[in-house]
Amino acid sequence: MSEPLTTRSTEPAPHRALAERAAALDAADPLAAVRDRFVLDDDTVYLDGNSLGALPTAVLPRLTDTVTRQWGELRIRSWEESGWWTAPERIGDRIAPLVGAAPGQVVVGDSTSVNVFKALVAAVRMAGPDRDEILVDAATFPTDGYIAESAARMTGRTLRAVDAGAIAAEAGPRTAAALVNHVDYCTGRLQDLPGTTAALRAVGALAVWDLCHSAGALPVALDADGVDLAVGCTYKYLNGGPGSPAYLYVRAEHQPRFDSPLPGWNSHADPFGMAPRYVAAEGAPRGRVGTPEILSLLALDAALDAWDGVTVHEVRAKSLALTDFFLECVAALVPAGLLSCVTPAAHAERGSQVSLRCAGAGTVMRELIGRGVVGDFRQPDVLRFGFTPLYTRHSDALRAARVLADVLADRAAGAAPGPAGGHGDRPGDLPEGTP
Ligand SMILES: Cc1ncc(COP(=O)(O)O)c(C=O)c1O
Ligand SMILES: Nc1c(O)cccc1C(=O)C[C@H](N)C(=O)O
Repeated sequence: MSEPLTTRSTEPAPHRALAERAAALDAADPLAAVRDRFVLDDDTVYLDGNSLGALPTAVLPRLTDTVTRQWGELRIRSWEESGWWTAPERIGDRIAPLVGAAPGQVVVGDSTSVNVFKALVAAVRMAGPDRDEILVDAATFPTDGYIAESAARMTGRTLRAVDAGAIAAEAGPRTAAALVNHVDYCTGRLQDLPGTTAALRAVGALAVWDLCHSAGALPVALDADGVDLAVGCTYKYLNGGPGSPAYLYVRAEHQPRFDSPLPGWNSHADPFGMAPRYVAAEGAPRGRVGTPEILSLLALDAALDAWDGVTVHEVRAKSLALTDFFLECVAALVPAGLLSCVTPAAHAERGSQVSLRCAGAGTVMRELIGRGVVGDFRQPDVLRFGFTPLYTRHSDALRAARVLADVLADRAAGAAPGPAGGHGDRPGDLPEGTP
């Protein structure tokens, strides 16, 4: 059962005050009703939307129609009659406002990893043969680093890992492109996208941004900030579902020179011409490769309905309020010295998660999950709590902090571990070697 969210008369004063604050903040929340657009239960505090967003209620009926009518009855006709063929660009145009892009620059398909490859190799090709180095964010999510290394080898460039905050200073006349994470997956640090992009462009290099942990959580202004290329996943803050396809942004002015390293038939100017020679399509479709993942794409399309009438600025305001409040609750309830926060305190440097370092973090997270608070664990010692403003409440933040305080108190008292689930990614796996 869920812990009561209202004040209990037996509670110590700090708990009561925080519960009253949480109730007042939730009552004043302009996004409160948006939670009803998701399938959630009040027994669980779900703080893992930065790994897999919750299921929007609009998805199941839409998928049912897609499967039973569009696929089951219309079959092959649906490529045209149900708009399947053009879904990657159409849904890209729905994501575009969330990342500050005008229509015609975002295409949806493939995984983020594959889009990182397309974007980075295309950026290096656009930069020209005289630029022999690629920069990559030193703390990058691993897949970007692996792909950057392969892209460098394939294109005959050198790969240099640099702290994301130092890329602006390190880029020079040799730099072809830099691949940077907008928000660090582990620490939740928000990088300076406008400043880094401007510095890269000033030296003639291209900026390639990974927006996985920022799109849908905070304002992104790709067009206004001069970003060259960007990629992002749709299963986190965009709630597209497990394995939902990623997106690729290619700035309009670069599209004619975008030379995809994966020129599949779907990005051909005349796909059904079946010509032996490749001629690239114009515009965003140039980023396509093979047959679109229609079921996942249309699940994502439905998921984006959750954004109707919501601005990303409201989302950002609530995200900061939630993370501030969670940090305040943790500071008030958890004895000093047990945790340290690796997420920046400054709003300008914070994404939509709070990462806390803690001894035995993997075991602590399993215990939290067993008690109904779902975050995740990241190596080597980080408890990660993601705040999704569309459905997370201040009362959830408070309950998570209370349960965290209880778990840490039980550990300090040497209490036996209670029931445990997984650690948020692979249920049942042991997240780390320590007991
Ligand atoms: C920043 C970042 N980039 C890339 C990925 C990988 O994306 P995909 O599994 O869609 O290739 C993730 C998450 O898995 C991520 O957090
Ligand atoms: N994509 C994931 C998956 O298929 C299973 C478990 C987790 C993920 C994730 O997205 C992890 C996420 N990128 C992270 O920031 O750690």
